Amino acid sequence: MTRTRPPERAPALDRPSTTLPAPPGTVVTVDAVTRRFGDVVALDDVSLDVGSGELVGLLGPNGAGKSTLLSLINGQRRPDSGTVRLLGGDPRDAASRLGLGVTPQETGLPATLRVAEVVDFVAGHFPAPVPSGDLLEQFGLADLARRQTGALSGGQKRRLAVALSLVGRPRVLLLDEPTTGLDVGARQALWEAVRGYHAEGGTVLLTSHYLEEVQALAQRVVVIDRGVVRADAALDVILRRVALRQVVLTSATDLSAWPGVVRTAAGAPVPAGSDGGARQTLFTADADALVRDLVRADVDFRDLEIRGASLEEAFAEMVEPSAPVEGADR
Ligand SMILES: Nc1ncnc2c1ncn2[C@@H]1O[C@H](COP(=O)(O)OP(=O)(O)OP(=O)(O)O)[C@@H](O)[C@H]1O
Repeated sequence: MTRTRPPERAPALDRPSTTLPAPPGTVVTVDAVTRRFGDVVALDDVSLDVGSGELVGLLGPNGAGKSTLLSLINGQRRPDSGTVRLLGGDPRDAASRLGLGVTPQETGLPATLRVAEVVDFVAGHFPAPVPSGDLLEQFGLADLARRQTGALSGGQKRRLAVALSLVGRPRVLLLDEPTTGLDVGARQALWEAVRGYHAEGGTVLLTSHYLEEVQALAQRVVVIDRGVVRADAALDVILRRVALRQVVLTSATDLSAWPGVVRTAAGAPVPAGSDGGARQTLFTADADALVRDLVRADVDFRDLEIRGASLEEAFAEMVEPSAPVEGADR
């Protein structure tokens, strides 16, 4: 099982998780949770703590278990085994959810209610809501306050859905693919809103298919795949840990199996170019050593470039079937 903790705490790999009290400052605790849907194991013995003020990106391919995890944290579903705590309580108690803001993947807005009416309706459930005018202004929806939500564009609906998650001044925000379908400008505006919320001390757990979104926002990245936490680390640690560099060069020699080359970009044999050379992208943990080695071996190459790996490449490495599970390694 993978037991992971917020960054400020020491790893706790070897302690039985069921006996661990939630560390101080923890706002979300997921402890040894398994959740099945029939034969599908959506989450398999997952443990994860989120500390107050963290901004955590949850990454994983389709069907990895991300939404299921959020649905357990927001009290929509119960785990089959294990426990989930939200702000020190059971997420299925309404009192625990008073400090929670949620933007689900799909939002069913009441089509005949006006934008401001929906905001007021949701605000009515919280003791000290953000004034609706301020919220609509912040999300660029002020001009649409009187429009029925059924007449909003997809992007406007998405903005409203995220705005609604903030109306109750939550301590914890769960965002399930918050910017799907948004254009670049709207996405940037939403990122600003999330950053602003976080800068004021809010805790965010967000899933995203946009790796650049996680890279832009998250301080900590949890990679989940087939119901298992594959890695959990600070963003820069994830990037450094995978630490694959791309050595891009043109050579007539197929270097895909050269010592130190983890894989090539396409993972396919190198086609020969008309001049006998082919452009090759070689992934390696140590670009300097690889290049030195090629020079020593008198391999003929030209147009050398060395690039860092993106989060996307790091992610692909981590969810490969043979990838080791890396927990609590921050
Ligand atoms: N209500 C359900 N009934 C049956 N199977 C379900 C249900 N909800 C989720 N699953 C299954 O559980 C697994 C995890 O699904 P989940 O929606 O949590 O993945 P995800 O990581 O959020 O995927 P995506 O990125 O595509 O949204 C998938 O195999 C999914 O088909």
